[in-house]
Amino acid sequence: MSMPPAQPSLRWEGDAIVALDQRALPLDRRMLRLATVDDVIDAIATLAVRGAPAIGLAGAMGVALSAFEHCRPGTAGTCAEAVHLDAQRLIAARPTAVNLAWAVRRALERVPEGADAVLRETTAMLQEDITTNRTMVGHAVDTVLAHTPDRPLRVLTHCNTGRLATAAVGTALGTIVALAAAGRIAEVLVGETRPLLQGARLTTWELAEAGVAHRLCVDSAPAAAMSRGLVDCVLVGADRITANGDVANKIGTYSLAVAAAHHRIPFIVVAPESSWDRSLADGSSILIEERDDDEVTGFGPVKSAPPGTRTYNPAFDVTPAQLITAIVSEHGAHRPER
Ligand SMILES: CSC[C@H]1O[C@H](OP(=O)(O)O)[C@H](O)[C@@H]1O
Repeated sequence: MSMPPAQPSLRWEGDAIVALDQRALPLDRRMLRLATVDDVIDAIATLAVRGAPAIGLAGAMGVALSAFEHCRPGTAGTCAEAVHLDAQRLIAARPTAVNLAWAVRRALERVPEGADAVLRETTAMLQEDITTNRTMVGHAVDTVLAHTPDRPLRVLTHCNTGRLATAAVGTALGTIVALAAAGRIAEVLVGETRPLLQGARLTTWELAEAGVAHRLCVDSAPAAAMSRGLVDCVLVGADRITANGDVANKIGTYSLAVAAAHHRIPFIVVAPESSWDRSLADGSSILIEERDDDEVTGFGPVKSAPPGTRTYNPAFDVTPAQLITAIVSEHGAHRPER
């Protein structure tokens, strides 16, 4: 399968990280230069850099920034402790996606060999993400085609799981782009993904860039679309997958899975092995990130609720394994025990 050339959403340049500021899309393509660990923490916490694999890569590069700052000749006694303290702050930036902790810990393993070794490890991780995503997308295309009618498909997706959320290829959205390249997409229905609008702002931007037919819908529309036969398959990503196949993903994913089960529509999760956390037996142990009220009470300068309105704003929810048709990684399709 021919895939478009990889366009990394973040890279190391000189002595800093350069990343696309996803808060500014789609209206403005603004690059950020992240030169300190605090810059990286802020970029991850504010979703300037977002998406489970992408925040993992940013966190790992943050470890490299820390190592270059703290591990110089004559600092052997303090280097490791200082970098480990920075690493814990990086991991704490967003608690739900396991990729962040996994990638930071992998970068930490190279600290004893020096800052350049840490940087080389982050470069290897970025290339691995591209390679594993391409392999995973191939498996996901096969899985979708095995569960859907033999015609161009109407696919529903949620949040953003494309090249912006990873090193360059994407997971669920990477699969959709590959299906479209094979002539197997009739239309993509994109949930806006309140409150930060990753679907409305980012997935539409990526689909337009790839020339894939799509329509945007409000988050409360998908069940109606399913009831009217407008959805052949639901494709989403994941932030953390537990040993039994429960999946933490963007808030709203669980309700899509319930509606898909009711309408007997395939619900397929596409996520790399680095999104699995087999130390957790099931999804009840996943720490769900709660975010600020002001994300819900307005968008940017526009306020939509009275000042002081309190909110319920979890960034993720957990979809039980029994609602999931398949979970696809670079190792192939995993069908959770029903
Ligand atoms: C391949 S990205 C996985 C995951 O990350 C997104 O969350 P966020 O935009 O808050 O970083 C969303 O849950 C995606 O499905």
